[in-house]
Amino acid sequence: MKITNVEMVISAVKPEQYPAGQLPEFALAGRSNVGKSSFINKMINRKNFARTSSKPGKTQTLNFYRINDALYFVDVPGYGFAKVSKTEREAWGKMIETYFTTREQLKAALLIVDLRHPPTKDDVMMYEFLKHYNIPTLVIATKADKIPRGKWQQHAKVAKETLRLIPDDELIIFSAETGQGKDEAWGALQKWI
Ligand SMILES: Nc1nc2c(ncn2[C@@H]2O[C@H](COP(=O)(O)OP(=O)(O)OP(=O)(O)O)[C@@H](O)[C@H]2O)c(=O)[nH]1
Ligand SMILES: [Mg+2]
Repeated sequence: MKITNVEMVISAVKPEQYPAGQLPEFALAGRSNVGKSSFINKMINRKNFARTSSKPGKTQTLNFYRINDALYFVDVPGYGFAKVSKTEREAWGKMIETYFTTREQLKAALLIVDLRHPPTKDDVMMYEFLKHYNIPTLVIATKADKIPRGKWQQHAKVAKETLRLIPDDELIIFSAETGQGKDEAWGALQKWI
């Protein structure tokens, strides 16, 4: 996809703030610091458009990025960040649950996992949550640049097995560093755009 226009439309915490209109939406999900915002930046060829950080917990709200007036990427705060209070975790849960379970424009979730390690318990729970609500899911196994290419397929297999990936869902090996998997990811999104 040739990117001609990207716009940060709104940081939302509740449905009244979600953007109007019927453009398809793709929401990121994944552990804090796994590379969700970096995934968006690579997909749209921008360095730090979606703000990233080496410290977890950077993204705090639902950030709607409109791409080419054709779709939205919705950046979502990560889970599994130890340094948040119970109250904050509950607020996060409500915000995520409301968005994922009620948003009609949501076409698919992009579940970002770390290719280097098997998916965590939280990753498995997130995938089960998405499947419970029948939300089509594209798994992006990122940070591929951090392990040798020869290990990619074995790690991808472990990720699929750990998540118990259903045949309808695809897993793409990705790197926000090298751009590995970017064309494949755009290809996979085409069926909803
Ligand atoms: N080597 C490498 N580093 C990556 C990759 N993707 C992300 N990173 C690094 O991982 C760190 C976290 O990236 P973010 O994109 O901010 O992660 P996030 O999932 O948005 O984090 P939160 O907003 O805190 O939930 C940053 O230091 C990135 O540079 C990748 O594919 N390869
Ligand atoms: Mg982020």
